[in-house]
Amino acid sequence: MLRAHAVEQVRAAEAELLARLPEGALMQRAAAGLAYAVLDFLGSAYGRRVLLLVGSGDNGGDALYAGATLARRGVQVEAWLLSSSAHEGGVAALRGAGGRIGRPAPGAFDVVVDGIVGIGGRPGLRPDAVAALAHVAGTPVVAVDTPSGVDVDTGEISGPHVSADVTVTFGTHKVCHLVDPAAQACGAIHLVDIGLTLPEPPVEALQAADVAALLPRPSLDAQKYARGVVGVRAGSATYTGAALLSVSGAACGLAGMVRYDGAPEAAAMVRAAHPEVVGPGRVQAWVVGSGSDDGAEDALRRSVADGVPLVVDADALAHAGLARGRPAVLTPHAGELARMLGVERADVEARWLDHARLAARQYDAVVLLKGRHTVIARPDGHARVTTAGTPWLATAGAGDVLGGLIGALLAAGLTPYDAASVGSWLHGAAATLAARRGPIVASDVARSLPALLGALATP
Ligand SMILES: NC(=O)C1=CN([C@@H]2O[C@H](COP(=O)(O)OP(=O)(O)OC[C@H]3O[C@@H](n4cnc5c(N)ncnc54)[C@H](O)[C@@H]3O)[C@@H](O)[C@H]2O)[C@@H](O)CC1
Ligand SMILES: Nc1ncnc2c1ncn2[C@@H]1O[C@H](COP(=O)(O)OP(=O)(O)O)[C@@H](O)[C@H]1O
Ligand SMILES: [K+]
Repeated sequence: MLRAHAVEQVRAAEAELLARLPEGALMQRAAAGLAYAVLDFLGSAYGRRVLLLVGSGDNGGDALYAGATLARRGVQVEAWLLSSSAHEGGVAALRGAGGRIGRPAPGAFDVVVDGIVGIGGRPGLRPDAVAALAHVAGTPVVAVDTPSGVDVDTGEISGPHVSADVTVTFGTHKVCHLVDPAAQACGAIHLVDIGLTLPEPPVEALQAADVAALLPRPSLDAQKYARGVVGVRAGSATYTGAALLSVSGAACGLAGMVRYDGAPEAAAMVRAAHPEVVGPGRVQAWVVGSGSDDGAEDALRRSVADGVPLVVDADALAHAGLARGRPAVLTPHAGELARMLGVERADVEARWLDHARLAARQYDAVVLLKGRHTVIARPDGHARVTTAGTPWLATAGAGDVLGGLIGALLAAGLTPYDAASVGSWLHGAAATLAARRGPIVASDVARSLPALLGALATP
């Protein structure tokens, strides 16, 4: 599991470790990891030029000590101090190693190291930092701990900030490394272990091994009903495609049977494409709403009355109050969540985590907020972020496949939180797999699920 901790938790863990280590040892660990990550990025040392942008705190200290290591390897290192004070030991170390301090000399740099602020920074950048960044615009950036200017604990961005190619972070991930829009400003993330012992994190991200461990597998004496039956109430006479796509996600093989209950026109198409799908009856989970049109409310009422776990998607989200307090996964995109909460779409996109948590609390259900980094929130505030995926997945009908897939996982017995986060990871990974062959449409995602599941389920 990839864990993202809050600044306060990192500070407490750091204090505990600092008390047991010689003075400066922790910063040396961080700086060594940073220096090697920069060397990796450069590919060679001798004759390369690196500019350090240095703020007043320990983030700048990390950059300066790493700069000293790079200078000893033959890199030409210059440090531009952006505050009236800078980490004294770091400045002395860089000078001692032959680095230069002051405004940068003319000419291009191979890399800029952003040591302006880290976990101690307030969101936004001061004008001098903005001007310094403009001076080196176009040069690759390695950020120290976090891209300066982003809000570390929320992933929100409220002013100027650094956009990095690589972010080298220490001890654990922070929330801004996972949650958009800040996560987009991090580039590739490189974690350096500095030995911190940390508590449960507020945000986490499933990795392939976590998904494999949670994946339902048939027991030796498996029987189709015991594996779980998933029911789909999606599509309508107008939107037959949504029925097909939702069923294609549900028919991923993770549940023992798929039932379809919908308009006769859609049912005929479902039967033709998926002969194994049967008609209405008892289920262990319902998937409701994709392309349901004005039948969504009635479909959701009947599904709620069955008392089984639910996936509430698309048209049914307008009636999500009916599922309040039930074991359910609500699957809005930003526009749908905005309508559910009575706010603007731009508000949701500026504060993903906050809005997903708010909706989970308000609807007393798991809320899966779809986007580049999908956020899955529980009513108690715990959240997971899906980082598996590809921008090719932004294609019509992809959400219908996801709903069906989550329904199959619910029917197989996963909790709503696990079903939502495992389903979302599988959806992103299947899309990534399919996109290796070229651009994809939603049905390609469903088609590439068996190959993905085969690779995950095999020890
Ligand atoms: N906490 C830890 O576990 C560790 C921290 N280390 C480093 O220490 C950093 C945290 O250091 P600090 O607590 O000194 O804090 P920072 O260096 O992140 O920033 C705080 C300083 O920047 C100024 N500042 C705040 N917001 C600003 C803004 N928007 N623009 C310009 N200046 C601003 C403040 O006045 C303060 O002096 C971490 O990000 C990491 O790089 C590492 O050395 C190792 C371990
Ligand atoms: N830029 C992106 N990168 C990766 N995945 C994305 C991106 N944009 C959207 N997605 C994913 O694509 C899917 C789109 O679903 P949705 O918005 O419901 O579309 P539709 O209603 O057409 O099915 C979601 O799973 C979402 O997380
Ligand atoms: K930084």
